[in-house]
This record gives sequence, structure tokens and C-alpha cells, in this order.
Amino acid sequence: MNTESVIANASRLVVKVGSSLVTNEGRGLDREAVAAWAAQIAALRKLGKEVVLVSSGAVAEGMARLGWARRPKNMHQLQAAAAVGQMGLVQAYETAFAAHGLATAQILLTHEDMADRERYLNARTTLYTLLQLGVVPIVNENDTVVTDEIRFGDNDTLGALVTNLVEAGALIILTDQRGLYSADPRKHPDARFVDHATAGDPELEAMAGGAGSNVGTGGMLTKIIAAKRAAGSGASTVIASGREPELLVRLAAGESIGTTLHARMAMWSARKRWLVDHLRLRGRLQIDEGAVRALCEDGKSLLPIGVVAVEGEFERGDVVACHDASGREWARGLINYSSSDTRRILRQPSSRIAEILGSSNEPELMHRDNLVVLRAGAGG
Ligand SMILES: Nc1ncnc2c1ncn2[C@@H]1O[C@H](COP(=O)(O)OP(=O)(O)O)[C@@H](O)[C@H]1O
Ligand SMILES: N[C@@H](CCC(=O)OP(=O)(O)O)C(=O)O
Repeated sequence: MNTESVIANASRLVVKVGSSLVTNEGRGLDREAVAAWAAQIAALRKLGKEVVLVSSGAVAEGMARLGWARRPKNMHQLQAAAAVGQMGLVQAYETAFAAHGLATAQILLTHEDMADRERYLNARTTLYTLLQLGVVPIVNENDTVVTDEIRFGDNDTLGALVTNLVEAGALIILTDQRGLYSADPRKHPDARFVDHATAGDPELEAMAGGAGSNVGTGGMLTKIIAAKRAAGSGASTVIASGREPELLVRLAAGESIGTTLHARMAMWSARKRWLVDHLRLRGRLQIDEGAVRALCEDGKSLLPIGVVAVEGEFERGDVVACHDASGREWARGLINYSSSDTRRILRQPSSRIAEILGSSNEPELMHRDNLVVLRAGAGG
């Protein structure tokens, strides 16, 4: 495996920093570490690389500032802590980058920003504009307005989605471990270190355990799944210790540090990747075997005749999944009819749509140009 070129060859990088690192395991902002990452990112910029920083730590820093020892269970308290902590985070980054003459920008995203095509493209344009202006974007989830049901869940996922959004060449996940071990090293001190693997290899998911610290949320599993998502756009992922001196600069110089999860090649076009990156869908269609074959083997559009059942409520233009009777998702795409209309035309030939609905827009339920076939699963 060619190991040296991953970061050295990438001209645009996403660097994700976890809560326990930024906040010294919840004790409070680690300004020395923040200063060290800023210095390294400034050095990468001098090499001509563009960097987007995805930083966790708002809740952990908010808790420290509010004097809370235990993470609250109450959503509103979590949201309040995030609002307090985010101030500290961006202040620390602004000060650290200003020391190198670099301006910073705060970008707070929600799942809905990524799911809505127009907002997604707006976010992308803003990020590109900031990078062109030489500004370092600092991204986090907009914790104040999201609840458990609609959140990304963890910033490893957000890091991967941002990697795909800005079409970065690589994702670097900085954490409190050297990288991936064959088992959680906190519980299994004899675990074997994995220096290279292929992103998306199912064996990796079995190795990963949950979060190790009180302030981290995802653990290794979300990092492995993030690498699989990023690989969808051809980006490889490096998981490494944020405490390793000069880590980013050494990676850029071609040194092999941490765990590299290699992407094979981009699997989807930008538009199809946006479909794949939807984390929550409004609805699902159960399709029959003939429809699975038509979509997956023959590259055809989905017609109402192949639909057996409709779940959920959705509008024309929403992203909807297609699954078989066993529940396996085979494809997803933009649907041409609302859920109520789809229920009326399922199992019917397209020639009857106008008669049943009173009007007919398209003969297809999902046009092949607007759907993506998921041969190896939906990237997580
Ligand atoms: N196979 C594994 N290899 C390395 N670390 C693992 C593994 N499984 C679980 N972990 C745990 O994942 C933790 C890092 O995840 P997390 O606490 O969410 O950190 P972060 O805040 O950096 O996202 C490590 O401290 C470690 O205890
Ligand atoms: N948006 C949250 C991120 C929480 C999170 O995912 O943390 P981590 O597992 O440390 O990356 C925060 O800033 O507290």
C-alpha cells in the first residue's frame, strides 16, 4: 500500500479535533494544544494546503465554565453548555491563529443544512470563499438548536461530511490515542496497533469500542465509519494523536504516523454523494425483486409497478430509500411523487398514473439520474 502520499498529496484537508483533546479531558481549554495546532495549520497553509478545522469541545468547555462535573442528561442544559463553551472555543482559536496572521471563521452546521440541497451548496460556497480568502473555517455542530433525534450524533461524522462537502483530499482525525488498535487500549493494554488498513473494511468495525473519556462521544467506531464515508469521495483518513509533536507538518512531509485508512477511489459524483450522505430520510419504499434488479443491475429508473409498500411521509423532491423485504437498502434517490400519491400508484403501470392521480408529471417514481445504488451499503 502506498502510505506516504496521503496527506502530502492532498491540497485540501479537513482536520477534526475531539473534545477530550481540546479540553484536557474536560478540565478546560488546552490553550497550548490549540496554539500548537494553529502553528501547524499555519505551516500547512504556507505549503499551499487549504485546511478546514472541525472542532468539538463546546459542551465539555461549557461544562467546565459552568462548573458542572457531570454531563447533564437534560437536552436544554446540554444546549446551554454548548452555547457557553462555543464562545470559549472560537475565542481560543481566533487568538491562536491571529498569532500567525490568519483570520478564522465560525461555521455552525445542522443535519438539515446538509440534507437540503440548496443550503448544502450555500455552505459549500461559503467554505470555498473563506478558503480562497485565506481564512481558516472552524466548524462545529450547531448544538444549541439540535435535539438528539436530529443531530449528526458526533463530530467524526460531521468531519466526514465536511470532507465530502469541500471535496478534501484527506481527513485527519486527532484524538487522545495513537490511532486504531485491535481493541480499546484502555481496556486491553496488549491490543495490536493498526498502522494501515482499507477504509470500509468490515473487520475494522469489530475492533472499535465506544468513547474512552467522559467528554468524548463517539469512540473509535464513529471514526471508522467516518473514514468509510470520506472514502466515498476518494478521501483517505488518518487517525492520530493530537498530542504528537508537529504531527500535521510531519504528515504533510510524508511521514507515516497514526492509522491510515486508505480510500480506493471516489465512488460517487458530488451530486450522488450528497444523496448517500443523508443521515436521516423521511421515507422508505419497499421494492420487489424485479425492481432491485432493474435499479442495481440494469441501471434503470424506479417505476411505481415495482413498489410494494411505502413508509413515512414525504413530499416530491425528498430523498427516499429503496429497500427489499429483508430491510436491506439497495438505493436511494429524489422521489417524483409525495408519499400519499405514491401510495395510490404503487404496483401500477406508469400508464395509469394520470388516470389515478388526475395528472402525471413523470412516468418514473425516481429517475436513474437522481438515484444512487448502494452496492456496499450507505457508507455507514
Ligand atoms: N480499537 C480502539 N482503538 C483505539 N481507541 C479505541 C478503540 N476502541 C475504543 N477506543 C476509545 O476511543 C477513544 C477515543 O474516542 P473519543 O473518546 O470519542 O474521543 P474524541 O473526543 O477524540 O472523539 C479512545 O480514548 C479509546 O479509549
Ligand atoms: N458538538 C459537540 C461535539 C461532541 C462530539 O462529537 O465530541 P467528540 O466525540 O469529542 O468529537 C461539542 O462541541 O461539544
